Amino acid sequence: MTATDVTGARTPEAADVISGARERIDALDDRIIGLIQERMAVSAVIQEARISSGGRRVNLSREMDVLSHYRDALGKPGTSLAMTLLELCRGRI
Ligand SMILES: O=C(O)C(=O)C[C@]1(C(=O)O)C=C[C@@H](O)C=C1
Repeated sequence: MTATDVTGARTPEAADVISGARERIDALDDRIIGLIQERMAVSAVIQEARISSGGRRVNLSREMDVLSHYRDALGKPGTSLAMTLLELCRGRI
């Protein structure tokens, strides 16, 4: 397969732009995944402290703040993204 086939571009110049930008996206995705894993670990520390003190795993008022934070920054899809992050961090409820 040629570079143009793989990228969907119709010229070699456009294929070069797309290949370079895809490398940057892959590097960004690796960083995002690392940050999500770091968020999961910090969230686990909070949940363990709360549960071992006799509290509940989930704190809904804090979750509302997290959802608003993402919605304010990213619009409606931000809410879905925050819900997915919360599911990764505290499991399904
Ligand atoms: O901030 C907390 O109290 C947490 O437990 C962290 C966190 C989160 O991952 O953001 C996870 C579970 C809670 O329901 C609320 C928020």
